[in-house]
Amino acid sequence: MLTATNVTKRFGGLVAVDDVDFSIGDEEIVGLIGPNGAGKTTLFNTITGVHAPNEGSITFNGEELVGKTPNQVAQLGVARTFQAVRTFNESSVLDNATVGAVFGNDESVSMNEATERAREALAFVGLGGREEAEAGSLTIADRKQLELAKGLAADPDLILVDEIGAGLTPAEIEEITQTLERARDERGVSVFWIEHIMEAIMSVTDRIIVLNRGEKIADGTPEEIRSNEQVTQAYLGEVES
Ligand SMILES: Nc1ncnc2c1ncn2[C@@H]1O[C@H](COP(=O)(O)OP(=O)(O)OP(=O)(O)O)[C@@H](O)[C@H]1O
Repeated sequence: MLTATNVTKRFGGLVAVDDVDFSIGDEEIVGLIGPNGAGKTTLFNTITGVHAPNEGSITFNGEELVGKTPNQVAQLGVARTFQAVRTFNESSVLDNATVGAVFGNDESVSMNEATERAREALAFVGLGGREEAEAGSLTIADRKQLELAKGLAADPDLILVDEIGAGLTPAEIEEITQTLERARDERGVSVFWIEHIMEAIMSVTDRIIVLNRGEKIADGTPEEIRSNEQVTQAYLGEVES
């Protein structure tokens, strides 16, 4: 579904993403981990058209994403949630989710259809019945579910999820994890998930990719990653520095 080949992104002299190759298959949940500053968010930005990579190619269902705008990438079926929750707090829950449905679909989607998709996505994440509430009145955990609903309302093939577990209780993280798992199982969505909370990511991913200082240092099952010495060293280095 998504194939990245030799992707490099530099900021001046800093190589934030260094010659990275990876792929994400249909209906796969793939984790993206690595110490602070490893290049994870930058890699998401190269996929979603925020930054053009200096080198490399990223194809999605056979189409080249490099050179496309964030809007075009979204319309091809790649949704995204952000580390900092980006809900419009004074708008209703339904309006927030509808924005996702409109932004992520081609222009032929009518307002009525977008609203219907938004309602359906809200019900899917457990926010059915809260459509008219102000988004700002929701708990942080519910606002994160709303972020997922916004993404899912676009009916994507792939959703990129950036540190959705931060600031949540273990029970809330478990609920978010279940939403992601159900998105894969019931909607056929692939998930590419940046997360620092290891327990969450180890419990649900099919595969984990590890970045360190821009380079991919491992790509394997949670068990393989857990016992990978290079990965342990990268995290120990972070603790020491
Ligand atoms: N727009 C930018 N301009 C210059 N440098 C940047 C820019 N964005 C990121 N960087 C640098 O690129 C490197 C990788 O940053 P990035 O945010 O991708 O890491 P990360 O793995 O997502 O980190 P974290 O886990 O802390 O969010 C860092 O050294 C960062 O300072």
